[in-house]
Amino acid sequence: MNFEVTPTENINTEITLPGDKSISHRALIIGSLAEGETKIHNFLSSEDTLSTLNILNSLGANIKQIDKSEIIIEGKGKDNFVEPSNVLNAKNSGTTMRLMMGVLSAQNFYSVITGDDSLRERPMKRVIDPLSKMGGRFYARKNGEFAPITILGTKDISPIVYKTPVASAQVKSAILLAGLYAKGETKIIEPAKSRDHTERMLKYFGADITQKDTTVVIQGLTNNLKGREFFVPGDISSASFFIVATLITKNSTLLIKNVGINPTRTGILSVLKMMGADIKIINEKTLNNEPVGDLLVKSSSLKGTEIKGEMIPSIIDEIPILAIAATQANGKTSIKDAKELRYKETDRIRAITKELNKLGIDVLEKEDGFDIIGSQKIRGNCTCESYNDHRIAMSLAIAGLIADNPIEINNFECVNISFPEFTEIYEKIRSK
Ligand SMILES: O=C(O)C1=C[C@@H](OP(=O)(O)O)[C@@H](O)[C@H](O)C1
Ligand SMILES: C=C(OP(=O)(O)O)C(=O)O
Repeated sequence: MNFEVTPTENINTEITLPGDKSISHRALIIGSLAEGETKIHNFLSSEDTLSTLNILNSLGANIKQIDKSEIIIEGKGKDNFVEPSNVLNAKNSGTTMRLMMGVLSAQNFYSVITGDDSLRERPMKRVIDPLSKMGGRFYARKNGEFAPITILGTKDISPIVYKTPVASAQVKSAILLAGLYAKGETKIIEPAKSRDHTERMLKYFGADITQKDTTVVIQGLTNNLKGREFFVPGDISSASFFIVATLITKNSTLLIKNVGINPTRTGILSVLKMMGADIKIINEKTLNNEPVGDLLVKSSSLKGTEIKGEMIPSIIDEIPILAIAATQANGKTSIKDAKELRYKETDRIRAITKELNKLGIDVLEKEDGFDIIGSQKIRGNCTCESYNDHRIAMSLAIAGLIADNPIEINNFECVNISFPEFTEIYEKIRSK
């Protein structure tokens, strides 16, 4: 489906967003590993999270979707999964594949997991390496790198001490989930801190887990986690599209309610504030061990900045939309140390460079990022490629709000991967 976007005057409204994608995946997995009932409220029902739900049900979990955002899991405990009778399909979801590999490595059975054309080209050795050290056995394409992956799990998973070569929450979470089954203490040390939703949720469900700076330690469990009631905060990655839309349109004010503001995810707010953005967090509270707040955003005049090093993991999914903000900032914005962007649903460095160039913006591609010269006009009057990547598609739709001419974006249905309500909310903010 092609999506045509036309410019808008200003934004003045209030929105609430569907649940956070990372947290929704984890609530399904950890709720299925627990014993007893888990109720999930404000669950994100999107293609990625439904891949996790379907895989868990193929392993014998009892997950029921009551309506779009309400889930009930009759948890049977971590030792009651059954061998799946078919290949498991994570489709487009890296989180599903990598986290489930952690769980599957600790089961006494055979499983095969695959994904769509994009996921079958994304690196998996980073998960296979530590899980193999723990005793799981894996066979994967191209010398053990790519899915489909065959997993010969074991009940004799060993604890490890592991320094991850990249700051990846998916790698860390896979090891933690396997570590739940190990006899003894598993320790993970990251080069920079990645999102810590797995740690927070495991603790909330009763695991013995501690974190300090970039180190996490989990004790293998002899008993089971206990089912809980869980409210998923609104997704800050989804919020960031509308935050940037508000900042770059004139005379705009937007209130976004109940957004997850976990410090490992608020890099986007810190960077935008560094660029001069008027963003306030109000009504802060903690819900099921995750911080939540409302965001009040106003039109702002932005200035260019440099983003690199330890900042990158906390902003990794927001770099495409940050690039749109950078086109309107005064001065140059440079993104460095972000080579990981090349291993997402598409090569996001290449996609941003090519599509912004097409819109008339000067972007210089680098191996690990890009430079954008600010204060540029977005020309429009072209068809942009989404690369079937939801974050590229939605970022281009926000660019279209301030373009001189309409923009078409192809295969726009890929937004269903993380944000099926995007188009509805996009129309709502324009129409007030
Ligand atoms: O753990 C998660 O939920 C995620 C971790 C990040 O990936 P990496 O672990 O590859 O950095 C992020 O890009 C992805 O959208 C979701
Ligand atoms: C990279 C992403 O997700 P995943 O790795 O789960 O496919 C994303 O949502 O931007």
